[in-house]
This record gives sequence, C-alpha cells and structure tokens, in this order.
Amino acid sequence: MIRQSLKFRKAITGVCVLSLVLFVFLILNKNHTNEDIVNNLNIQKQADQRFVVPSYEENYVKIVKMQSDLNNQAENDSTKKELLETRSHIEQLEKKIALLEGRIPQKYPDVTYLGHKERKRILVTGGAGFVGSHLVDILMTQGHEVIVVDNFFTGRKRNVEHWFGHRNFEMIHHDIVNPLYVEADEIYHLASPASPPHYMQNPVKTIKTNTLGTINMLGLARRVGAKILIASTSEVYGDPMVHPQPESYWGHVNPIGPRACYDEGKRVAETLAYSYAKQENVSVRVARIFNTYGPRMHVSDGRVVSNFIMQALQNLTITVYGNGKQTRSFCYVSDLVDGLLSLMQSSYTLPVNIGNPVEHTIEVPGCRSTVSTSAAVEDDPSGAGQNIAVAKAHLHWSPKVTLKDGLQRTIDYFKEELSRKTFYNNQTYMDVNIKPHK
Ligand SMILES: O=c1ccn([C@@H]2O[C@H](COP(=O)(O)OP(=O)(O)O[C@H]3OC[C@@H](O)[C@H](O)[C@H]3O)[C@@H](O)[C@H]2O)c(=O)[nH]1
Repeated sequence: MIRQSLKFRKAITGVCVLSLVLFVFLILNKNHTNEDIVNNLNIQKQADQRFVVPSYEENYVKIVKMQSDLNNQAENDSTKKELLETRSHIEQLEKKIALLEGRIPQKYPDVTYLGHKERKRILVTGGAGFVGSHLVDILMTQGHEVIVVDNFFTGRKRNVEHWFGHRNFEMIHHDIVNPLYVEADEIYHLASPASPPHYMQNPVKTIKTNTLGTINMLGLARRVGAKILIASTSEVYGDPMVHPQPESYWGHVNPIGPRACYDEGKRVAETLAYSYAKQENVSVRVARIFNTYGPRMHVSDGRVVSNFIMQALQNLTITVYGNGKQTRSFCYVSDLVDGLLSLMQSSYTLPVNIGNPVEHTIEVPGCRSTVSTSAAVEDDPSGAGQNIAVAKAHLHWSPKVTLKDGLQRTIDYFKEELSRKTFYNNQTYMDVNIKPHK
C-alpha cells in the first residue's frame, strides 16, 4: 500500500515537471512568434508604403505641381534669355552714348563773355561752309550769339561741330531760297556754292540762291533792322579787261556763258543790296571776295589750290587748265575773315575788294609731279588780281599770311583729311585752333 502511494506520488511529480517544462516552452515560443509578427507587419507596412497606389486627388495635385515646376523652369529660361538680350542691348546703347558723348565737346574753345548790351545775335548763312565756318569761329570766340543757316550742299556739319551744344550757338538746316524768320542784329550772307564745278553743276539753283536767297536775306534784314554783309565775288568782273581790278571797274561778263549763273547771280545780288539800301534803308556791306584757300576746303572742292594739293599728295597728275598763263591772287582764309569782320564794322557801304593782291600764274614750273595741260575752260578769266586800295584806306585791312605759310597749313590739313580712315577717327574739335582776333 505504501509502495503504491509512493509510485503514485512519483507519477504525479513527473507529470507536474513535464507540464512545467511544456508551459515554459510554450511561453518562450509564444514571445518569439509575437516579435516575428511585429517585424513582419513592419516589413509589410513598408512594402505597402512603397507600392501604395495613389488616389486620383493625389495624382492631380502632383501633376499640377509638375506643370508649375515646368512653367517656372520655362519662365526662368525665357527671363534669362530676355536678360541676356537686354544686357547686350544696354551694351550697344552704352557704346552709342559713349560715341555721342565723344562728339559733344566737353570743353569749347575759349569764348569771351559779353554783356547783353555788347553781345549781338549774328546770322551767318552758309555758316557750315569753308569760309563761313571760320567766320563763325571768330564771332563765337568774340562772345556773340551765332545762328548758322546752311543747306549743306557744300557746307558740312563737321566744320562747326566743335560748337554744338554751346549756349551761344544755334544751327538751322535751311535753304535760304525759302524765307527765314529769325531775329538778328547782323547778317553775314555767304550762302552759295563758290567753286566753279559746284556752282556750274546746278546753274538754276545757283541763280536762285543768289537772287531769291539774297532777296529773302535782305527782306529779313529790313524786317528786323539788321545790318547785312553780302558776299560777292571777283567774278562780277568776269574776264576783266582791266588789271588789277578796282571796285569802280564794271566788269566784262558773258551773260549766257557757263559761269553766268554765278557771275550774274552775284551781280544781281549786289544790285539787290543797293536797291534795298536805297528803297528800304537797309544797311548793307558788299565784299568782293577773290580766290581764297585754307583748311576746311572740301577735298573735292575743285578749285585750283585744293586740286593741286590733293593731286600732289596722291601722286596724281597735276591738271593745269589751258596754258597756265592765267593769273590769280590767293588769300588765306583767316585774312579774308578779318576783312569781312572789318567791313561789317566799318561805315563804308560801297563794294570792297577783299583778297591778296599778289598775282601768280597757274602754271607749275619745276613741279616734280606729272603735269597735264588741257584746253582752257570756257570763259575762264585770264587774270584776277585786285586793287585793295579801298580796303586799306577804309577798313585798314590788308592780308598778312604769306602764300608759303598758308599753303603749308592747307597742305597739313589735306594730309590729315587723306589720313582719315573712318568717319569718327578724326575727332580734333577738342583742340580746334582758333586764331584770336585782334
Ligand atoms: O585743277 C585745276 C583747277 C583750276 N585751274 C585753273 O586755276 C584758275 C583758278 O581757278 P579756280 O577754280 O580756283 O577759281 P576761279 O578763279 O576760276 O574762281 C574763283 O574765283 C573767285 C571766287 O570768288 C570764286 O568763288 C571762284 O569761283 C583757273 O584759271 C582755272 O582754270 C586749273 O588749272 N586746274
């Protein structure tokens, strides 16, 4: 009985131990499975997140965002392009401004200050031409207000551009064949082509300029009470029968020859001047200008001095028209301008010869260049050498520059003209050398 009870107890104890071991095993096994499940769930979640199918709204938002990104990108590109274009445009404008600023003188030639009582308003017709521009320089440096009127047939802006922007300077592009309404105290009426090939190129226009143009200027002088100086010419003497010619000589002009448009045009201009003086009480001065030369002559002026210099500088044949025995006197431009200023200020009202009295033949003996002679030009005056007794007596004027000095200055000028490579590379106006007037 006791033995049976012991066996029963052992069996019960064994069952209990086995149950305990099983229980522990189960518990351990259960914990392990939970961790795996959690891990598996996480992996699954991640996978789900990776392969999640977006909703329609999400897709729409995404597409809109992409489009806006693309638009922004395109806008950025076009803005960049516009910026580049604007930058290059600005660069071009800056270059232009620099160029234009270069053409506006920073510093003008010295100008005397005149009070309002002494300062005159002076109109110069043909003021951008060879003679006119030198006259303008002197009037400006004297401190007057100068109005230049030019149709630029033979005149050039370049001749007066060193005054552009100056408060005393004004330029009007105008053909004096049409009336002009400005205020002026004095008028220097120089507008007309003066070189034979130029004035013969359009003879009707030359006559109009010297007749209608002169009437317009005399009318203006009458209206505003201005004193007027008419630029006449030695050509009013035509092919003269008297040498040298005094002002009292009436001349020898072919009224229907090739030069008549100029010769007769200027004769009528003189007649008009004295008619306005007599009838309308206009204060007139008449200068009979002889051959003049100097800087600012056009390279294709066509007169003998510019032709010979240009031909010699370029090793071209010197063209002597006729036998070269005809004579001329040559006045340097600054002397002529002094003569015109003196005449305007004087009280002498009859015509005055202004030129250099020393006569020279046109032939060029001993010239190193090839010289060609040709038939004489029709109606070419055989001689033009003036008597300047009137100018000496009434204006106390006589020319000062020798032919040698004047020619040297003119040769230097033409050399510079020939060396010009482009339109802008000769910006010499900053150092324009203006001869001070006495
Ligand atoms: O290449 C040339 C040019 C001109 N000549 C001659 O040189 C002489 C002077 O002729 P220019 O052309 O210089 O001038 P002109 O004397 O004929 O007229 C000038 O005179 C006075 C001014 O007032 C006038 O405006 C201008 O016409 C003329 O005999 C002419 O035939 C040449 O032998 N070769």
